[in-house]
Amino acid sequence: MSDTVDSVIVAIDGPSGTGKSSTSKAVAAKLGLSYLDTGAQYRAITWWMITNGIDVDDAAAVADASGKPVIVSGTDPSHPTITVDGVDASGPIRTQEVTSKVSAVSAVPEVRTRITGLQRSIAAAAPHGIVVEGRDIGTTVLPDADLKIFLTASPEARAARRAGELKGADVSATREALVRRDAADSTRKTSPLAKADDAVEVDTTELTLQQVVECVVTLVEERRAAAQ
Ligand SMILES: Nc1ncnc2c1ncn2[C@@H]1O[C@H](COP(=O)(O)OP(=O)(O)OP(=O)(O)O)[C@@H](O)[C@H]1O
Ligand SMILES: Nc1ccn([C@H]2C[C@H](O)[C@@H](COP(=O)(O)O)O2)c(=O)n1
Repeated sequence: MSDTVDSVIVAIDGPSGTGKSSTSKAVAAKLGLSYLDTGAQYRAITWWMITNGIDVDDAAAVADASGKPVIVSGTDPSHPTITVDGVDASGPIRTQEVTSKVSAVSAVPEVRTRITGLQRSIAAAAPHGIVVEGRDIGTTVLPDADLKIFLTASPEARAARRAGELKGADVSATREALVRRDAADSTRKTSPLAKADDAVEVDTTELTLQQVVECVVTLVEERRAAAQ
């Protein structure tokens, strides 16, 4: 367990639409922990590249600019925030343009080094522990996390969930887009989307969000009890 009594670090990874954000926020709120959405940070740096006219397919240009934006993440699970150079970026980072370009930007090693450092310092500063969600948290960012979870779900279930959010979106086009993004995220050279060897895999296809949250909370409580 982390050095403070009862402090706990939880890493939640998995492909798009498996329920990482919803689960992580709810688990953090229930347990009084901080919460960090690392995908939002990669989206934020992607948005900055786009708004500053950087060609996201030019890895050298992205690498050169990667140290410039100031990205600040708020870690209250009931009100997570993200700013870039002091500007609220929570809306702009969810556009289709950012979603379609974030895999290219997040594959650049200099971007990952910068964002990984930010993530580690946020986790180290969390007063009661933190739930950190992403793609490489258990494998690379926080390899000593007290609990690692790898969420999965069928592409069909994930597409239906996403299409439900984006009212009127075509489910098969949504499925294709998320499978394409997972493939890019899983095959990049630097810290790809992967399950850590010691992660607990939870298939959420047939589970409600509440069931997934209960499952993770129980796992955290078991780890805490075992550490006492
Ligand atoms: N177990 C579940 N059953 C049904 N719907 C769910 C479940 N978990 C999450 N959802 C819904 O699926 C959608 C995607 O969930 P969420 O944003 O948490 O996934 P994610 O893994 O963080 O996705 P991404 O990596 O793309 O950010 C949301 O609308 C959420 O409410
Ligand atoms: N730890 C992480 C988190 C996210 N990314 C990249 C890859 C994703 O496609 C993108 C957006 O994430 P989302 O908001 O969909 O969770 O960010 C990553 O490389 N590593």
